[in-house]
Amino acid sequence: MSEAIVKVENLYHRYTTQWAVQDLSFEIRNRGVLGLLGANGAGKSTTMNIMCGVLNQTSGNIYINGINLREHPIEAKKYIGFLPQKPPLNPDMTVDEYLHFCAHLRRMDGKEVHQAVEAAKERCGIAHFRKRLLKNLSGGYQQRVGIAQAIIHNPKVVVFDEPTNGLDPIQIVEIRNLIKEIAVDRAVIISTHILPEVQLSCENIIMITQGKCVFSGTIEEFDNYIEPNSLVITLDAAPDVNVLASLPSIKRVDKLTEKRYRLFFSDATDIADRVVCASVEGGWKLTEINLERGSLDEVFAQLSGKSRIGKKELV
Ligand SMILES: Nc1ncnc2c1ncn2[C@@H]1O[C@H](COP(=O)(O)OP(=O)(O)OP(=O)(O)O)[C@@H](O)[C@H]1O
Repeated sequence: MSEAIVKVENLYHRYTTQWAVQDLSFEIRNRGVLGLLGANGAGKSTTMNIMCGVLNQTSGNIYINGINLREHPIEAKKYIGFLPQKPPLNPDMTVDEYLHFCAHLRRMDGKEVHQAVEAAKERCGIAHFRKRLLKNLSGGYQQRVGIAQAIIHNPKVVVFDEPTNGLDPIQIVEIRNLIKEIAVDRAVIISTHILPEVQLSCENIIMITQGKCVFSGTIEEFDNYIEPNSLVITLDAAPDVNVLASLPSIKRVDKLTEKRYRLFFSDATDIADRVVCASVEGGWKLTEINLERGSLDEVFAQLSGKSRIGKKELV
């Protein structure tokens, strides 16, 4: 497995008396999108600000490309780009002026700046607005400029704090697609409190609640975290329960009523079709079939320590 580009080790942060982050540890590998998921106040921005060297942690270590961020901040920050929750845009600068300014802040070599600005503008679809004042751009395009400044120095990892917050639905889709493109050849971490956002954008998730990690894994693992996938069926001429239990990939059958069953399965591929076919062949007179699975909402509610949201019925 490749080396972690970011390593967060036993991170703690306290604001005066309140702990915002407690014993957080995770690693980010070379490419793809990692979602940092949590409710408002969970500690996402604090974690991201520390990871990007904007805030000093109370204790714990952050390594960027193997470099200890606190001990060697200038060296470590070369490898990381950051778009904070409130994009640091100067409204009275043009796109070109602002990106040149950011490139110089990143201490880029003067000879490289022009090409870097052109490449970032091209990548973020803002080249045609190069002379436009930032205050005259729409929210979606301002966000693109914020993303351009975050990638201007070609960092290995880019951190976006709630990147689609406050955008309209079309802008959200555009920014989401842009982030996915950026993640093709680098690691990206986004924070969000919106569950569908992680489903649509991320391959891996870390969920934090009150500053503590409560889940770390792939989106599929997250989606299936609470319950195995299941299917509820009603059969007017039901066979013996053992017949249902012997269907391929069925792990367990719960008899709900005389005619209603919940089938727990290990392989979701064509499961509804397979059960329908078995019913037709067996003459079981299927009158209801509902595919069920643990939704992200359920996982979120349970892991957040809130009451469970009702099971979501699909199909
Ligand atoms: N500068 C600060 N001083 C004191 N407390 C703070 C400060 N910044 C954040 N906090 C508190 O620390 C906790 C974590 O805040 P943080 O902003 O990291 O959460 P978040 O998950 O990013 O939330 P949101 O989605 O609302 O931005 C919250 O309880 C917040 O009120």
